[in-house]
Amino acid sequence: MKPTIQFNPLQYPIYVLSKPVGAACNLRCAYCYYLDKKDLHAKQDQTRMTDTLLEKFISQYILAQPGPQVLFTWHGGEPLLLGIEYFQKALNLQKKYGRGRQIDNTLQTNATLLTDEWCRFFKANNFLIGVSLDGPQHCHDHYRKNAAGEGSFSSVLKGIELLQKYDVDFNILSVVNNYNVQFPLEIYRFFKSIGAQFIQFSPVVERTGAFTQHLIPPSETGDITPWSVPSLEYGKFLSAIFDEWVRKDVGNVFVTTFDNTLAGYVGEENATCIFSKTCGHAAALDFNGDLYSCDHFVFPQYKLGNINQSTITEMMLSNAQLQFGNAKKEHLPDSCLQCQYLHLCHGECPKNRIVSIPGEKYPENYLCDGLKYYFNHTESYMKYMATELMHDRAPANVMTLFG
Ligand SMILES: C[S@@+](CC[C@H](N)C(=O)[O-])C[C@H]1O[C@@H](n2cnc3c(N)ncnc32)[C@H](O)[C@@H]1O
Ligand code: SF4
Ligand code: SF4
Ligand code: SF4
Repeated sequence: MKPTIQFNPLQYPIYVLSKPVGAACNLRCAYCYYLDKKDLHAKQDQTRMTDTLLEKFISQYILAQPGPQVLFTWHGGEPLLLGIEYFQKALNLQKKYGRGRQIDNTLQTNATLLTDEWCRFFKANNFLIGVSLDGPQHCHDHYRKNAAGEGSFSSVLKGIELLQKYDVDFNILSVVNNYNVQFPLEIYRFFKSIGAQFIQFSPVVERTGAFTQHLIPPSETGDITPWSVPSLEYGKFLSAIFDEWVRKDVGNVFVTTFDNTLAGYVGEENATCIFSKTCGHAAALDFNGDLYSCDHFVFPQYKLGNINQSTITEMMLSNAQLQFGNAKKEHLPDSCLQCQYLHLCHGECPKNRIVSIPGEKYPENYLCDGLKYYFNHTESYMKYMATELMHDRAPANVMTLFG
């Protein structure tokens, strides 16, 4: 009998996205899935992880790692609101509890608050910075505004220039929504023009409940927000960028989705959760010590516990988290089980499985039409690159096909 593949947390490092600033932010991006989360703590107006809790988190997190490497990811809300001293404190604690392990830090930011001082600090401490940027000005400012309704584009670009001035490593995280999805090549060429080499696209798929403006978990019924990306358009967006990338940029520009698809063709375990068979090894830690199954499942019913009462290891190895991780594989609708791209897609992210079909036990993925379009569009070139890789040759050889 073929063994079934189950999520085994011991195969992965335990990974926690930490949000010591909670949902606090200087911007008000219309599509943000995290701003809502301030209402989980309606009675608290200060959302900042205390020094005691920070120490508890850092010591527990280092202890939870099975190997010698530890990756801290600082997220939010906007983590730069905490100030440099806060992160200096975190680095001191990492040294105190690290006991010779290799500790790396990444930080995800809207980049509007970057200064010379921040960049010197990041360079000196080898941080990798994720910058949120949705394209050129008209794309970015469409949804990424401050509370006064002003776009954030020019301050983000100043932030990127500072990162470059101090030679800080950065990548781009770009949300794909109903507006910027119309401009794939303009966006891709813009990213290249500012020297971005590592680009991740993140599609917006969110719903609000019938009686609330708040975002709801996939298990509930609600209306798709107007800023969510239409499924097929998302597939066309990725495909248009792929067409330029495969002709000109393989080996120079790295687009996470393309890397993931290629990994699927060569049979590698996917590094990105959304395209792997199971998930559940990346949890989210709120400022008050509450740990949730995933950053996109910060809802009361997905709370695993609190680091004041249980350890990160206990919570990540709990039945609740194992079931969460395995559900990605066990709750696939028939359409996925019969799909020729299952080995590349694995039903994508459970957060997006929200389309109920009469007679189907499990809902289908909202992005499915777009994903199928993209997998079909890229198939022949991906197979060519996979063959090159399997013969120890460079996938970039694919560009010779175009003369
Ligand atoms: C919640 S933010 C926190 C970090 C920081 N404030 C920033 O904007 O980079 C993390 C990432 O999620 C992205 N994001 C926000 N809302 C999203 C949504 N509804 N769907 C997909 N990505 C989203 C943001 O653009 C950002 O890249
Ligand atoms: S900057 Fe980040 S946390 Fe703030 S509103 Fe925008 S996406 Fe959300
Ligand atoms: S629910 Fe989605 S984002 Fe969360 S861990 Fe699973 S695949 Fe990743
Ligand atoms: S492309 Fe669609 S049907 Fe195929 S595995 Fe992905 S979500 Fe399922």
